[in-house]
Amino acid sequence: MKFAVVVFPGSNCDRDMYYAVKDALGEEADFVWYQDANLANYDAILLPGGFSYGDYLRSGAIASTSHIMDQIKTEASNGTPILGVCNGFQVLLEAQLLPGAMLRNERLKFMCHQEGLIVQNNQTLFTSEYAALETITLPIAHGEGNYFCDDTTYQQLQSNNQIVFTYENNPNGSIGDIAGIVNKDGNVLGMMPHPERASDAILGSDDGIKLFQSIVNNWRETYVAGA
Ligand SMILES: NC(=O)CC[C@H](N)C(=O)O
Repeated sequence: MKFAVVVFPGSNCDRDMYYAVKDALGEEADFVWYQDANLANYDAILLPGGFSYGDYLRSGAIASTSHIMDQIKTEASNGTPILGVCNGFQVLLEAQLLPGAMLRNERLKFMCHQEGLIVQNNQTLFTSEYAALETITLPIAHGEGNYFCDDTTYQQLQSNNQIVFTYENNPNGSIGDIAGIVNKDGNVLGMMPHPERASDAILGSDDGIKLFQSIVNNWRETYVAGA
């Protein structure tokens, strides 16, 4: 399996993403600079965390206008798995690949700590390695993680089972304690917690590696005969 780790000016979790899939899982991976857009030959696309364009205007707003997003939108419509973590999630929201928006944390402070999450949907290609309603621990590190959407959208997220992760103890004011959502087709996941920073127990938690393993398992079951 071959992952593309997209790098924007200001991304700072790209190497953690690369470590999770290349070093921890032994899969192929490339860093793809946002200007060198050729994503057609990748089996999954990862949008890492960071401070793209310095978070000017809104986190992810400027990166979402990059030309590479045209290809990412094409890949999303083709069903390619796309994972946006933290700033990557903000980019996906700003690009309208996922519904809703991110507001400043309700306490207006940057929050950086381990957070308990509940796996609300373990039926996605990103979460098949988790048990239903499993409680996991992943780090968060963000200033604009307060997920917002209107009532109609929230009801659709609930009825379509698009809410994948919720916080055990909501740190930022997100509607419905939302920590991560998928698109209706289930191939685009955005989440604020960092699974790539929990790919090895020495980091304080290895609960995140199961997310990347789920992506790999789905690819093998789909494309590798007899997998
Ligand atoms: N770790 C991150 O990706 C941070 C995202 C964004 N810069 C924020 O502070 O909300």
